[in-house]
Amino acid sequence: MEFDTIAAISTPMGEGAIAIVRLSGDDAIGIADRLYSGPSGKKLTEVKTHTIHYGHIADPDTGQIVEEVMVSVLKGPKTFTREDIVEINCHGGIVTVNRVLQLALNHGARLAGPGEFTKRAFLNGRIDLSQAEAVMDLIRAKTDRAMNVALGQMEGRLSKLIQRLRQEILETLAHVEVNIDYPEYDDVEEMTHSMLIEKATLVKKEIEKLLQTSQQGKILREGLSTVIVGRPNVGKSSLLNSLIHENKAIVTDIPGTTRDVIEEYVNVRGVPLRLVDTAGIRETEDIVERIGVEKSRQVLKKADLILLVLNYSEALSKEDEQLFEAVSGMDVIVIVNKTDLPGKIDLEQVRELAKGSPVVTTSLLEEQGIDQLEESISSLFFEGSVGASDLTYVSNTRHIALLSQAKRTIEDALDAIDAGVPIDLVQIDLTRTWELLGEIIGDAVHESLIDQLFAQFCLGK
Ligand SMILES: Nc1nc2c(c(=O)[nH]1)N(C=O)[C@@H](CNc1ccc(C(=O)N[C@@H](CCC(=O)O)C(=O)O)cc1)CN2
Ligand SMILES: Nc1nc2c(ncn2[C@@H]2O[C@H](COP(=O)(O)OP(=O)(O)OP(=O)(O)O)[C@@H](O)[C@H]2O)c(=O)[nH]1
Ligand SMILES: [Mg+2]
Repeated sequence: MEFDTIAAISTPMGEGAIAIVRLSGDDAIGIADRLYSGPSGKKLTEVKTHTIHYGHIADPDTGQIVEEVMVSVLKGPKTFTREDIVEINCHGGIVTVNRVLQLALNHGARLAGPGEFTKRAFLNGRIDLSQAEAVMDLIRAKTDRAMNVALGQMEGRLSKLIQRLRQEILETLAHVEVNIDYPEYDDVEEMTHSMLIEKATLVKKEIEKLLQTSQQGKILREGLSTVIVGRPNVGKSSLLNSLIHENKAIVTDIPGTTRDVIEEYVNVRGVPLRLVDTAGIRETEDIVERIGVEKSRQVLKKADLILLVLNYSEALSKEDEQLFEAVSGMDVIVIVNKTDLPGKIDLEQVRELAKGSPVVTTSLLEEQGIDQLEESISSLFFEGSVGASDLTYVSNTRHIALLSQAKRTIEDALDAIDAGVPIDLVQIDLTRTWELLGEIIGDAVHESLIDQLFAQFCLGK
C-alpha cells in the first residue's frame, strides 16, 4: 500500500537523555536527507539499510544547524511499519526535538495521528488487529502478569488460535458445499451431518475456553474495580493510603471527612486494583455529603471487589448490617480495623455476616495486618493459573464481545442441525461465526472502527 510520509516524536515529552523523531513512508529517507549532513558528506539516500549515522540537522533554507544527532535508516519492508523508516535521535529536551520535527513537517512529512505507525504496520499486513491492540496494552500494562498477557497477544498467540478456529469452520463449510452440490448421495449427507456436529461442537468448546479466561484477562488489563465501604470514621481513607503507600486521601478523626469518591490505581502483589474510596455510607443531613453518599451507593453496584471496613472498637451497628446486606452476593473482604483499641465488636457475629468471605483484622494506625489483607486480595483472584505460559487470555472488551456473539451463533448452528433444519441454513450461522471471529483479528472490519481503535493510542506509536 502507498501512503504519505508521517512524522512524530516517539518519546515522551519532557527532559530526557535522548528523544526520537520518527518518520515512516516512501519519502522518509529523502526528507531526512534534506535536513541531515554527515562529517563525510555521505547522503542518507545512499547508505545501507539498518545503519545508524552521526551528523547534524540543519534548516535547509537558512543553513542553520539545529541539532547534533544519530540517524537510523531502515528500508522497508523489514521495518516496524513495513515502510522506509528514519529515526532521528536527538538530545532530549522539548525545544530541540520539536524543532527537528518542525523541519521534517516543513519539508514534506505530515504529522502522524495517534497510533498511526502501528496502524500502518496493521494496514501493511505486518500485524493483525489483535496484535496492534496488544501493542497498546503492553505500553499500558501496570503489572508483570498484564505485560505477559499483552506480549503473548502481540506475538500472535490469540491470532493463531482464532485463525485455527476459522480454518476449521471453513473446512466444514466446504464439506457442506459438497453436500449441497451432490444431494443425491445419501452417505454424503450422513457424513456431513455428523461432521457438522463434531466440528461445531469443537469450535464452540474452544470459544468457551477462551471466554473463561476473560474475567481474569480483563482484570489484568483494566484493573479490578475495588470499592472501600464502611461507616464514617472506620478508617476507609487510611486503608486507601496504606495500600497505595502514600497519603492521597485526607484522613481526620471527623466522621464524614471524605465527601467525594477518590480513585487510585495500585498493584497489590500482581493484582491491579482500581481502588475507590467512598464517603461513609449513613443517613446524613449535610447536602454535600449526601451527594457523596449517593455516589458511593452507585459505585458500589459496579464494583468487582468490595473492601468492607468495620471498627473493632465499636459494637456492630444496624448500618454495618445494612452494608453486609447491600454487598451480599459480591466478592467481599471484610476488614476489622483499629485492633489497637479495646475490642467491642463481636468477631463471631462478623464471621457469620461475612458468610464465608475472608475476614482480616488490621490496625492501620500501627501498620498491622496489611500483609494479610494483600495476601487475601491476591489469593481471591489469582488462585490457579493466571500468567501461566500455556494459556491464551482474552482481555480486551471488544474481543470478549465478539467471542460471546460467536458462541451464540455457533450454538444456533448446533440447534439448527439438531432440529433437522436444511443444511444450507446451517451454513448461514457457520459463516456468521467465521465472520465474527475474523473481526477479532481485523478481517473485514469497518474503517471507522479501525480509526477509533488507533485514536486511543499514544502519539508517535
Ligand atoms: N528505536 C526503536 N525502538 C523500538 C521500536 C522502534 O520503532 N524504534 N519499536 C517499535 O515500537 C519496538 C520494537 N518493535 C519492532 C517490531 C518489528 C520490527 C521490524 O522491523 N520487523 C520486521 C523485520 C524483523 C527482522 O529484521 O527480522 C518484520 O517483522 O518484518 C522493528 C521493531 C520497540 N523498540
Ligand atoms: N486507633 C486507630 N485509629 C485509626 C486506625 N485507622 C484509622 N484511624 C483513625 O481513624 C480516623 C478516621 O480515619 P479515616 O481513614 O479518615 O476514616 P474514613 O472511614 O475514611 O472516614 P470518613 O471519610 O469520614 O468516612 C482518623 O483519625 C485515623 O487516624 C487504627 O487502626 N487505629
Ligand atoms: Mg474517608
